[in-house]
Amino acid sequence: MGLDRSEIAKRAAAKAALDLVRDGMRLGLGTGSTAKWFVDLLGERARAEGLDLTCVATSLRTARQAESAGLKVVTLDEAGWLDLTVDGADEFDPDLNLIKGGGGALLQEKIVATASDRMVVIADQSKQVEHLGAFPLPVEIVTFGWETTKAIVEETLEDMDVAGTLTTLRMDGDEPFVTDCGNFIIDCRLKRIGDADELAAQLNAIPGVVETGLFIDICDRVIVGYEDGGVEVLEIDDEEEDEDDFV
Ligand SMILES: O=C(CO)[C@H](O)[C@H](O)COP(=O)(O)O
Repeated sequence: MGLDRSEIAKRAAAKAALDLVRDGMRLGLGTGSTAKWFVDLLGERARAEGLDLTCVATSLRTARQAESAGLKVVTLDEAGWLDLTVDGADEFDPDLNLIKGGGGALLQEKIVATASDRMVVIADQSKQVEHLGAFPLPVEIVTFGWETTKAIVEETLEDMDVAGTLTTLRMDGDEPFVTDCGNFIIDCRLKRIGDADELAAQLNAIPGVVETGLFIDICDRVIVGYEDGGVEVLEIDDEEEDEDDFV
């Protein structure tokens, strides 16, 4: 059976990201349906070309998938620092700021992306937005006192005039969804996010909040996949950026 159109777009973006991989690299592997394509294609290429790659996964799910694809998976502490992380996103704006965490892996995704020379996002066109905020913002919180933390998050959103309709605890069937790090996630339906930096700072300052799904100034490049199999590469013009860093 052929791929549906959105899978064609995701696969196209993942395949284009593969061109950035070189023998000997230490790679961060994202989580989600688009990152899954990258891991599969990476495994195939590593096998075909006998590449020596060291991978750090952003979730248990991805670690299992990468191992089944024959890739060497180590912990971030074993790898130390990464050359490149390739991950998906729920939204990206013209400044390549992101909302991530729809798949529940935002904390490890942010740690891994931050420990990388480069973070490249692969996404289909539906993730491209003018302003972040249509996708509910995931906020990872510790389980202790979670209802109190959720209430303070809601107050903070009200104070910043970004509160939308609902803030909900993410569920997994009848139970709260628990992240790989043992935390809960609340999904915040917001009005349009104006100052993403300030919002992230205010939320991160709340005791009990571990991390938000706002990825500000972390992503270096977005590869957008289209349903006809084409791709577009988006980058921020940055004179400080060394053009030779990317191939
Ligand atoms: O942030 C993520 C997981 O925590 C994913 O990258 C994001 O949800 C996009 O997933 P998909 O590629 O399935 O649309």
